[in-house]
Amino acid sequence: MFKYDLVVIGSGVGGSSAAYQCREEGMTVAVIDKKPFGGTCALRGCDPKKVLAGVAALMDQNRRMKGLGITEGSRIDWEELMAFKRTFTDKVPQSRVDAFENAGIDTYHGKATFLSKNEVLVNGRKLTFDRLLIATGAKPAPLYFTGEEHLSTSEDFLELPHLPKKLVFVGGGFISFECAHIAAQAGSEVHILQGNDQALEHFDQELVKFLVKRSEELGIRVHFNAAPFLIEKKEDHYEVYADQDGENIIFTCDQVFHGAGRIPDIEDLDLEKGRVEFTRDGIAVNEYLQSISNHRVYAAGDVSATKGYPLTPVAAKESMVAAENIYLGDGRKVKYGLMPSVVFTEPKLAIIGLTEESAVKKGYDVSVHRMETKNWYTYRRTNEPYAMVKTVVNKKTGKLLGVHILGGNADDMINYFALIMNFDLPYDEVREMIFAYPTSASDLSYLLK
Ligand SMILES: Cc1cc2nc3c(=O)[nH]c(=O)nc-3n(C[C@H](O)[C@H](O)[C@H](O)COP(=O)(O)OP(=O)(O)OC[C@H]3O[C@@H](n4cnc5c(N)ncnc54)[C@H](O)[C@@H]3O)c2cc1C
Ligand SMILES: NC(=O)c1ccc[n+]([C@@H]2O[C@H](COP(=O)([O-])OP(=O)(O)OC[C@H]3O[C@@H](n4cnc5c(N)ncnc54)[C@H](O)[C@@H]3O)[C@@H](O)[C@H]2O)c1
Repeated sequence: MFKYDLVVIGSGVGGSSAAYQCREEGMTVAVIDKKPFGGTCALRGCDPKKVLAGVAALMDQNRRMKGLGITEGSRIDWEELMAFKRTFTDKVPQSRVDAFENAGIDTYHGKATFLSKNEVLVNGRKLTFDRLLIATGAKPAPLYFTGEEHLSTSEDFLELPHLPKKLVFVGGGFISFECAHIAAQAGSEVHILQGNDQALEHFDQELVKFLVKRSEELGIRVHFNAAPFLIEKKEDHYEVYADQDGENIIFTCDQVFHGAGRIPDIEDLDLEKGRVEFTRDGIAVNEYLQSISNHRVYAAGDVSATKGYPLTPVAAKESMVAAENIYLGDGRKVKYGLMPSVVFTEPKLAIIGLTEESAVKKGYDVSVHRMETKNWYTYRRTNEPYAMVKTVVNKKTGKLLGVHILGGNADDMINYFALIMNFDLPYDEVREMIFAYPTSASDLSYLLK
């Protein structure tokens, strides 16, 4: 009989923090994962992606500076880059297992399924629990067209031993844009098929248009209103058939990738047996991240149906709050605040808070400050063809409702705004601060209008 105070399903950021915290509080803990330990971010998402995107950004900068002090061209050596990426990922699974075991946490490698309200099965072994945390993350959404089994995933992209010459991405969101920029900088021909007329729909659409323009200049073809309905595997290539505004278009390519959204990974869990309710957004939880139907069960990260975005820092935060509620008893709610997010293309695209459209929909009277920054010193120095900042301001209070940034340093800049907005810092005082110069932060006083 294997009995634990807490069983955690999923060893990503959503599961790990809670496992350690509860163990530190003296609970007996087990962590189960069906894939190598470490989760999406460390093994198949953010971290390996940023290694590749970082090199792609360097290539872009190098090319932009040609004739401005850089003479020699350079190129991406895919095999070498992959070997570098593996120095970040290869050791993760064993080091995570070792760290859990050293902390006194049992690990089980296998698929977990519920047997009852307080039992799960893994590798034929029954584990009984007092509390259980579901942190099983997300997986590519089914697309329901013929030949979808031929779609490769972002995980496959980040493992490609050789870069195909011609790639097609289905969907025009985070995954497709980030991977497309990496592949294009490495010399591939890339097509993105976006089902409707809006790519990266949660971002400011004017900035998205500039990003699409830049993507096209880099050789990425973005096809709008193009919905694939068939993928055929031929001897040495794939054919992707799509409907674009009522016309059939065909793409011949070496590999087709899924970038059309991810859904909570709950299918394997047999949730009915655990009396755990769920919706298409994931495990149905209350404000304490506790299942609404089984009080022993909690959920955190991409799999939980909360207002938290499916992003790493959000999963980490939910995991910590779930842990406190598990060992202290219910009582803590997640303070999400405003969650920034970034598309790691070049230029990068960042958002925090509301777009103009969503602010108006919510009934705010807004003024929008639109600053084309490409001629500012910061961006001229790096010869950026597109750089822009838009701020959406509540006319009544003068407070920022949203900030949108396109530029090589958008990832860092958006975090300054996250601090200013989440802590409601007084703009006058921020404007008067002395920032080190010349740095991106020193532009803040001009952006906080
Ligand atoms: C390509 C890509 C790039 C990304 N880039 C970024 C980024 O730059 N910044 C950012 O903030 N976010 C990024 N994300 C999102 C981020 O990776 C996720 O939000 C985060 O990893 C979610 O963590 P999690 O712990 O909820 O789930 P995961 O890390 O996915 O962990 C879930 C684990 O549960 C396991 N599991 C599932 N079902 C079972 C079962 N039945 N039994 C046992 N184990 C099971 C899985 O194997 C998995 O290891 C990216 C995602 C992808 C796919
Ligand atoms: N930098 C980051 O933070 C980062 C990077 C990658 C992934 N992620 C996370 O992973 C999640 C999933 O990423 P994603 O890029 O797969 O999804 P996404 O939701 O960002 O984009 C999916 C896109 O595919 C389109 N689409 C859906 N079905 C389609 C179809 N059949 N044909 C053509 N287009 C279709 C949608 O309209 C949408 O534009 C993101 O929501 C994000 O949370 C984050």
